[in-house]
Amino acid sequence: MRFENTLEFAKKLDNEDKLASYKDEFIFPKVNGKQVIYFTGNSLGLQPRSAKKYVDEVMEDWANLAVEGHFYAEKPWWDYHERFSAKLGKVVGGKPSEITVMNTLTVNLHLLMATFYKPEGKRFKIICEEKAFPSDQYMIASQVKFHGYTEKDAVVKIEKREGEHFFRTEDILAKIEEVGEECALVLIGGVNYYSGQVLDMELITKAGHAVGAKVGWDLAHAAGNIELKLHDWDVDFAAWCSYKYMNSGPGNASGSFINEKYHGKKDITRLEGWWGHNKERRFLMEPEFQPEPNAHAWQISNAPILAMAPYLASLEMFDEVGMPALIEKRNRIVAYLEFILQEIDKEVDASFEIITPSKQEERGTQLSVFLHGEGKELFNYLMEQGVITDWREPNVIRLAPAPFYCSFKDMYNFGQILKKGILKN
Ligand SMILES: Cc1ncc(COP(=O)(O)O)c(C=O)c1O
Ligand SMILES: Nc1ccccc1C(=O)C[C@H](N)C(=O)O
Repeated sequence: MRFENTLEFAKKLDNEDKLASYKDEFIFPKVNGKQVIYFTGNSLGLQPRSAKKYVDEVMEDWANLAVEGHFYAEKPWWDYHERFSAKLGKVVGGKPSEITVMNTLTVNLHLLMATFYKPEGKRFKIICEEKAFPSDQYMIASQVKFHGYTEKDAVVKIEKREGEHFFRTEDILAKIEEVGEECALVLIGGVNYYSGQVLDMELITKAGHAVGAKVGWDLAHAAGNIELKLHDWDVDFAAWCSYKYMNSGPGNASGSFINEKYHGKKDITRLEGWWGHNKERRFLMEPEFQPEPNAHAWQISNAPILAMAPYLASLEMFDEVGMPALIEKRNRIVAYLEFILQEIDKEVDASFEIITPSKQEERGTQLSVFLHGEGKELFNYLMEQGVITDWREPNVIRLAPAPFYCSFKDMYNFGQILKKGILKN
């Protein structure tokens, strides 16, 4: 489709957008009395209007039922976490039995590594990407040290080529092959937080398995953003936070995927607690742990119901709309944003460099823009004008038009504000 950089054209695209009405289902902050243009759904998604109702429901149950709420609330708390599995399974391509919601992202990855990172003899290395999100870097370094290795010996980082902005699949595969039988685990971000690049998770998972390693994915920037088929790709484990594209609220609970081939296996070890115990017998207070026959075996503590409530509210919306419709809109709105950036660049000669892959299958909702000539002043100007983006050193703004609540008109208006901001300097 040929795009136009006009308000009429943007409105036409909004009229054709089947998801347009969902914008009203979210609460927008305001700047100068006007709803912001929100590009940071890749950091913290907006609040769904329904979230408060779900939280209020728990508050009411707590007030009226107190301890009895565990079993007699309308949505009882003792198995509240199970409500997520089937619906989240559709979002990430896992069987319901492979999905559980618990803790937070870095914590879950640590817990999953307790199961899946078992260094032994020659096989002790973890392959990850260079400049991973800092929490992942700290986490992986601390894991190898925990097992008595040094970061230098045990962490292998896949590098981008000189002057390039994203990883080449062939380089990732070559590194896995090179590390070979020394590789215990491959653990990478499925969508890179900085560039927005989507990795070929199926191929990389296969390559990891071919050298005898386990393969896990940090899906912080992937869940609710791109199509995932964790089960079909035979991924061993994955975890994601829910506060980005999944709009569950700040610091909220993380989802985890654990491949069914590890369920109910005697030779699997994990860090355990009573919420992972056979649910029918959980309250019999028996001395010996009997794991749930599914991913819930990895649960440890009783679930934080108040935190989970807004996640459930948001998940219901994902279920109503479905990932295919979100992805269809995402592709169109990201392409339109890319077009607007290119048009403005031409008009004002700004030299933006989009450091996100241009191929649709290699990117999701995020476009990262390297501002060669411009800098922090432009970012600040955008914020003052109600365009919420984020800044990543040294000179990158990230723009993620979440398909649930961003409109084509937002993209057009953003272009006009951007142009003014550049001409002002
Ligand atoms: C790729 C990635 N990993 C880990 C994190 C940290 O997650 P948390 O603070 O929820 O553990 C984030 C975002 O904060 C992220 O983008
Ligand atoms: N959880 C946060 C708390 C405070 C500030 C940012 C975050 C983010 O999520 C950042 C995000 N992971 C990123 O890709 O930059």
